[in-house]
Amino acid sequence: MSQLSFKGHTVVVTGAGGGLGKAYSLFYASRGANVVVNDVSQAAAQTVVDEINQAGGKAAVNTASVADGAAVIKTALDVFGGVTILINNAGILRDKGFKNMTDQEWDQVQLVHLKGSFSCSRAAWPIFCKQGFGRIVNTASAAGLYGNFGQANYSAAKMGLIAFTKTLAQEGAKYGIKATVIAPMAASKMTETIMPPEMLANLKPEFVAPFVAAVTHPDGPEASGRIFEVGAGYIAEVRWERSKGVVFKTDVSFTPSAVQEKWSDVTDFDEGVEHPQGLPDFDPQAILAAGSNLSSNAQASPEVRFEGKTVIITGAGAGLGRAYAHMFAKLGANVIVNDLSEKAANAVVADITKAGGKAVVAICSAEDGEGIVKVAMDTFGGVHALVANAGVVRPNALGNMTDKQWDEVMAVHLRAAYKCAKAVWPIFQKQKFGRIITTSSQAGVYGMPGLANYATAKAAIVSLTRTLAIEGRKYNILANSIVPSAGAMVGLGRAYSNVDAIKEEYVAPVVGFLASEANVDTSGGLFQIAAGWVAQLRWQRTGGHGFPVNKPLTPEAITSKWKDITDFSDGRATNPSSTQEAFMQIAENFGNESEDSNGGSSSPYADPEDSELVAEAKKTVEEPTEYTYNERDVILYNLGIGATEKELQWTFEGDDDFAALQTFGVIPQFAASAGISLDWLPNYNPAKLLHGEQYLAIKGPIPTSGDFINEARLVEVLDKGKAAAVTSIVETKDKTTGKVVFENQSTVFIRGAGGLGGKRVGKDRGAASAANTPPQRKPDAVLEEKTLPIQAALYRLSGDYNPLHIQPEFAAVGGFDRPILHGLCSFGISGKHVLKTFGEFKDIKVRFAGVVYPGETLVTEMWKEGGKVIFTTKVKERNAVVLAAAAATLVNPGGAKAKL
Ligand SMILES: CCCCCCC[C@@H](O)CC(=O)SCCNC(=O)CCNC(=O)[C@H](O)C(C)(C)COP(=O)(O)OP(=O)(O)OC[C@H]1O[C@@H](n2cnc3c(N)ncnc32)[C@H](O)[C@@H]1OP(=O)(O)O
Repeated sequence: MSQLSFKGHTVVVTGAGGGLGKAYSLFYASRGANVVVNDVSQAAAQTVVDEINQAGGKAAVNTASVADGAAVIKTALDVFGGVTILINNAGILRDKGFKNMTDQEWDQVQLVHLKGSFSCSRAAWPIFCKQGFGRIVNTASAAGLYGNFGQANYSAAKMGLIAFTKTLAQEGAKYGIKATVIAPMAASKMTETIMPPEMLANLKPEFVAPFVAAVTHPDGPEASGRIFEVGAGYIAEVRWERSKGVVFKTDVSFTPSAVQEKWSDVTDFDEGVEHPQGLPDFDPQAILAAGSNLSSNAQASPEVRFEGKTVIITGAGAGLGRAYAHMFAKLGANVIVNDLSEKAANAVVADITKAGGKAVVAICSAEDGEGIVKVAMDTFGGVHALVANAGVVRPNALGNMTDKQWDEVMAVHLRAAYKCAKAVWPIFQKQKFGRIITTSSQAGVYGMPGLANYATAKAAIVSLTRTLAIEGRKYNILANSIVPSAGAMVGLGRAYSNVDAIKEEYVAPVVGFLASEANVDTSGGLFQIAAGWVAQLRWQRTGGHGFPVNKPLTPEAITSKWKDITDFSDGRATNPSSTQEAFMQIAENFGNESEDSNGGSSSPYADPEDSELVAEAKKTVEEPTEYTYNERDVILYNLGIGATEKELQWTFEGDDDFAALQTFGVIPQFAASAGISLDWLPNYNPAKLLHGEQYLAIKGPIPTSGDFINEARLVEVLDKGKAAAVTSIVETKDKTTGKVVFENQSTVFIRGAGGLGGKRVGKDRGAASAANTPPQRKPDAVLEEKTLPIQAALYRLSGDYNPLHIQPEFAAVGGFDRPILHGLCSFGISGKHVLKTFGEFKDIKVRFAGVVYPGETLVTEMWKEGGKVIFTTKVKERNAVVLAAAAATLVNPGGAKAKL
């Protein structure tokens, strides 16, 4: 594929003063984007902007806090007049064991990662909607996916961003907005404190930036709403995997003991798995019906009971919380009924007491973890289980969501779960026993339009819980999250036709088991529960692709390996369950120097004289690409090289002799040849690239429409001192017959990219590299043709959209005072002159010796030498040679008009 350009795009990168953000900024700028470099450090941001400006790019500093997204986006609008891409990258670490984590450390991390990503996205959103295009990349982390010791705050925030992204992807789909979330592993200020230097050396941010570029480009691979792990040249996609689970009969025998009895089946992923993508993801009616056909549930023995145990339930005045309270009390527990509503909580306690149970209210916000625990300690002298259930819903479309709506939902769901867990933690640690159950949601798993705040909080809770499970294990503190479906859950029941099937009572027994002593080792799990059905969710990761670490990674290489990156069905997928496990596969790519980006290890054009860099680059085998064309494309090409309305055989599809001019043979392969990445060249600048030489062999008749396949490879890279000359070969085959129709060899001359080492003079490639010298006599024939000022604008429509030929600013960067004509256009015009004079040829080769400006007159001087026509093309107005060392081999040397 051709190189992805970001010309005309404005990219806002937060936290761009160093690490990943800096790498993103530099990369986007190198591909033509305007970049807003946001960082709270003015000095760091300015350094990045200076670096971009010095390289000829465009960038502006912004030092606003990401929590004030409007101020961040404003710079893009003020300086560049818009924004098309937002990379939410800013982040901080406040690592601490959960026991010692301060509220400030918790809040600061949530503010920067969650509120920051929300605020910046919301500010960009209306602009994206209006223009019908927008890309957002949010930054999660392996710690977010799997939880991580000492990072309860960070893990929670990072996991929150996964559901946030999924929500944006769903809300944005109808506006052309796409959102992707990455879990990058890269050396940065954040990681340098936690990883040894030799490890960091493998984790260059430059291995992440091309991925972000690929998925944000309008022509990039489809990645919206999807999760990717990216680091050290390794890239893989991650998705949810769900066990088949167990269906229980929802009668009185559906108890925590019944759940215990079947628990090993719930967590069994060997009996078939599913990969739910979104709502509705199950049929409650069918589950209920299946359960009703079962005989009563078998009970584990001894029965799961809670005598002497105190259970805190937040938000227990109604719905799920109330159902839990009743169940726990019935099974002998002391219950703390927390709710903001005194009336509701009192009613629950009254009912429990009336039934002979023990319960007491704790009327306060669920955020007052200490207050709730105090009630438990004062009343019952202890606490053994926490069910964090309190929640509110504040729905709104992202663009309209207020800070208040965001903050309230974060506070009641996420901060409250943190605060309650924090309050019970020292007690649990001391008594070496504790059970924590937190409440996630399908919104947290899939994201949910109109509920960005809720989905984010519900996902964040999962990873907070996973980290608690990791840190708590040695104290026998087990922590799990549930994804309950219950009718009373505002806003969620609507996804299902019959809310009666998803009663709160059908969730409670699972919570009971998880909170009990009978649960001896289930921790860090995520369980989906509805209508008497319980299943476990875990991550599944593709085998992914490991790119070589000894050469720069490009978006084009990533796109070419998209299938490997995203294929869950090729037998290589795994189920990492911890940050360490996830990291191991990434670490396996450390030192991957032998494999090329396509898995091959040798090139048919390998040359012992090649420098290491070139040898490595040559190993790349580009994916075959297709080219389909029709008569219209043929006419457009013929017009592009000067065919006229009088030459009907070239411009009217109804003409009996309608045909493509022979040099059309360079068109089907153009994208394949121009798409070979040159990013690995030192000092590569696309604006400094000129077409140097072209060889075309025509090996079969040229149809006026067709389906072709191109296979492209790098042949030769020469160090010309100040410049590099890079030659590629492309074989173009007829898709149906598999026969080679064209062979092209193209040399590009990249000024300023020399000094890369290796050879200066290339190998003899026969006619493709021949330095054809005209004989010392007057030409046998001369044809003259004035190009049109519009020539380049017309020719580009055949597929070479290089701005060098149309955009004055780009041409200026290339060193020209106005756009120049495509080399292949002059090539086509001279080829036409040869054809008109001597008939068809089977091959043609030229060197582009000087530039042509659209509107200039081309004079082709031709000498017939045996079966060859040697020719030189000059610009009449400047008497400058523009095509030199040129020749065509005639099909029929004896006479004109020969046919292949
Ligand atoms: C199908 C796939 C297509 C790929 C994408 C193409 C994208 C297109 O959109 C791009 C274009 O169409 S650009 C327009 C067409 N090209 C031009 O106009 C270039 C014209 N040529 C020049 O300006 C100079 O010859 C110039 C600048 C090329 C060289 O000039 P100098 O630097 O003065 O070179 P010089 O000192 O004479 O020689 C240095 C060494 O380089 C070799 N060399 C010279 N011209 C070459 C050329 N055109 N191609 C390849 N090699 C070339 C010389 O042999 C010399 O080598 P050495 O020192 O080893 O002997």
